[in-house]
Amino acid sequence: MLTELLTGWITHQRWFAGKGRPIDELGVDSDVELSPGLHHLIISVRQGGAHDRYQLLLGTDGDASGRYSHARIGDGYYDAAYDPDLTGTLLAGMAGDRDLGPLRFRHLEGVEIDTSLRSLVLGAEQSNTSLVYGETYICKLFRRLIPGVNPELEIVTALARHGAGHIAQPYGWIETDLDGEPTTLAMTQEFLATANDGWALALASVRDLYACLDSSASDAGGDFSSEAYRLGVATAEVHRELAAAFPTDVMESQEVKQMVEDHRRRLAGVIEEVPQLGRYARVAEEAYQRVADVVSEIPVQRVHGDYHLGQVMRTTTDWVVLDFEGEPGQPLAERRALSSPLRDVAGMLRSFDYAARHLLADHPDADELRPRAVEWAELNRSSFLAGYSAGGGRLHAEDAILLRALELVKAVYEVGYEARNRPSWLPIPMAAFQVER
Ligand SMILES: Nc1ncnc2c1ncn2[C@@H]1O[C@H](COP(=O)(O)OP(=O)(O)O)[C@@H](O)[C@H]1O
Ligand SMILES: O=P(O)(O)O[C@H]1O[C@H](CO)[C@@H](O[C@H]2O[C@H](CO)[C@@H](O)[C@H](O)[C@H]2O)[C@H](O)[C@H]1O
Repeated sequence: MLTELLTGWITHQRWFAGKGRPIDELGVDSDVELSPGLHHLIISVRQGGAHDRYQLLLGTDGDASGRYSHARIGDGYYDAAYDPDLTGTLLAGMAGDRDLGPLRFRHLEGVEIDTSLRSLVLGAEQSNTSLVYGETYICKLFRRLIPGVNPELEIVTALARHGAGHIAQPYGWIETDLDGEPTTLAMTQEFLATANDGWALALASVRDLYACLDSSASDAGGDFSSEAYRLGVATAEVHRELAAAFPTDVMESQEVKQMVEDHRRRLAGVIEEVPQLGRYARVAEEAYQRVADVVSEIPVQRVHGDYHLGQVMRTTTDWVVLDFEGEPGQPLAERRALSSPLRDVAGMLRSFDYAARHLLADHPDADELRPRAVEWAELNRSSFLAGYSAGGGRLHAEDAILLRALELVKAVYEVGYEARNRPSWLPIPMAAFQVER
């Protein structure tokens, strides 16, 4: 039976959020035939008290060709995201603004979609599945479904309508109603075929830095600072465009204090999960308290929310920002809430620290390398800030207090993230509490 096959298969999928917990019940909530041999399924998975929904493109003629053994579910069923003979239906649906049962396929006004392109699944992702069509489009299938419009779609379409730069052009999306709310199932954007992601570029520079250890060169590392500066400028421009496309507000003193309380609570939560963070709690608490004491109001707006070097790509001409989805794991309302753009600035500053330190953990020459790593991070952090300011980003003297606190807020989040996902990387965010700033 299909539900039994899916129960065995889903637990092995990278994007399945309930790994390690037994599945009490798996049911098919919706089954829409998109084209012969291709069904769109929404699956409900119940584990303990948790109820999650996922979407799946189900190929039903797998045994006929035998070509999809790597995507096999069983009994001729397979994950049709891997079948380029079938996925053209998604592009055609968006191009034609089709309605298929409860599914709505839509495209952005004024764009043309080439429906002849064939897809390949992109290998790199954790939580979604992306299909790259030719070298032209990337269609991101959101696997775990959260009722509501995906913030990435909401932001990128609004920015595109404002003619904003630094984004990958959106083309279309697929949606349905879940719990009575229009809910994004997939979105298609321009694929930046020749771009490199910021994390890979920064690491190449850091590797040069480490290679310098044997040489007498004093100018440690490949120079990334002009890129960091340009990224700062681009970030300020994206913030300005977000402020123009969405409402803005000012957080008053009472709300600032409330925000500080929320951060304290999150800190306590992460300490429960990762007790060794407790040793540094005072550092974070003092930084948070200074905000409560000194900062009387904070301009707020829509922001990226999970900004780091892996979310930006360098094309031949400029930096492009991806994945405006906010912090994974947070409820949608929180991910869409207005906050200080300095939150993104803090995220990117942390990311320079990550890039500089990520090879130190098991390195035999870590002690010798550490000062160079710190120097690399400091140079790029200050270049990024200089670019942000030159690009019109607000960085007044008193903002330093908020920025310092927001960096530690991010580091606290990272401690929880690394403890859960990459325990060997835990020393990286831990180091953030040992640096005087
Ligand atoms: N528009 C795009 N053009 C080229 N590559 C992209 C594009 N969007 C995403 N990617 C690639 O896919 C990777 C993961 O994308 P992302 O949206 O961050 O997925 P996830 O949230 O699952 O990590 C990125 O680091 C980038 O390498
Ligand atoms: O890109 P995602 O939305 O999946 O973000 C999550 O994973 C990131 C790890 O890939 C994590 O980022 C942390 O590691 C990065 C290096 O791999 C580093 O550049 C970031 O500064 C650091 O926060 C991100 O926090 C998490 O939400």
